[in-house]
Amino acid sequence: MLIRKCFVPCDHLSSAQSLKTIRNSSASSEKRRSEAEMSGSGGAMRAFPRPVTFVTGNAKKLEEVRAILGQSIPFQSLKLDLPELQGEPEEISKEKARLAAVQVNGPVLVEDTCLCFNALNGLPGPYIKWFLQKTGHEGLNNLLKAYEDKSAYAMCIFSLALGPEDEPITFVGKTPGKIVPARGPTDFGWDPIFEPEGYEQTYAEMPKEEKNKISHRSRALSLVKAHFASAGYIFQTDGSA
Ligand SMILES: O=c1[nH]c(=O)c2ncn([C@@H]3O[C@H](COP(=O)(O)OP(=O)(O)OP(=O)(O)O)[C@@H](O)[C@H]3O)c2[nH]1
Ligand SMILES: [Mg+2]
Repeated sequence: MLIRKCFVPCDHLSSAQSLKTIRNSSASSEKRRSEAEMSGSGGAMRAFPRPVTFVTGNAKKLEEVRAILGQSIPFQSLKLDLPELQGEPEEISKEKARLAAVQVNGPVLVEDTCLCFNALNGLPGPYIKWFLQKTGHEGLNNLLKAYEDKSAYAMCIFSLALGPEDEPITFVGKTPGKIVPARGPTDFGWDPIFEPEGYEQTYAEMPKEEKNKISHRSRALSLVKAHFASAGYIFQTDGSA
């Protein structure tokens, strides 16, 4: 399959608006620190003729989002390979939501995942997809060979655009951990080389339900759920969503 790459220079991305930011850095008991935040325009109650569309080209993401959300938010999914943008993670995610909202012409949810090495000031970050494809698990470990600090964090940013004209709202979830030589099944990205803090297993070695309890994705989605619960959006569904 041809991988669509479209690099948009950072200055083509709209600059961040100074919007309300809510941080939810709930340090949990077992050293499983997470940091999550939500920023964007507040949601006045709105009604939509169809459910929100989660746009992704990644089947494993969709699987996890389905498992984590259950029936809590009515959504439909659309497999679209959106351009891989360049810039700061939150801006990339917002721009992706804008592009998706134009294509769908309705409310969309998109997601961007970063794997950030502390020794490299957050890189590969949003470029993890290309690093993984080009260097594999071993190459990613090698990137940290020169450093004692193997700590990293997985970060997931959901952006919700209620329509093509709406400023996207972002929801950020982080899970701290460290980079280790690959262990466990290799069916999802960099899961085999990420060992979350407080665990002796990599994401890949954990039962899916365990990963979904503590993952960057579930932490971001808990903010998405809280937003939907408080915003009171009304989505018409035909029951198939
Ligand atoms: O081991 C993993 N555990 C995860 O929990 C996870 N979530 C995403 N990824 C990978 O990290 C890159 C992100 O790039 P990404 O956010 O642009 O995703 P994508 O292009 O695959 O899908 P999308 O952009 O169409 O939604 C891609 O290589 C994804 O496969 C993960 N790997
Ligand atoms: Mg992508």
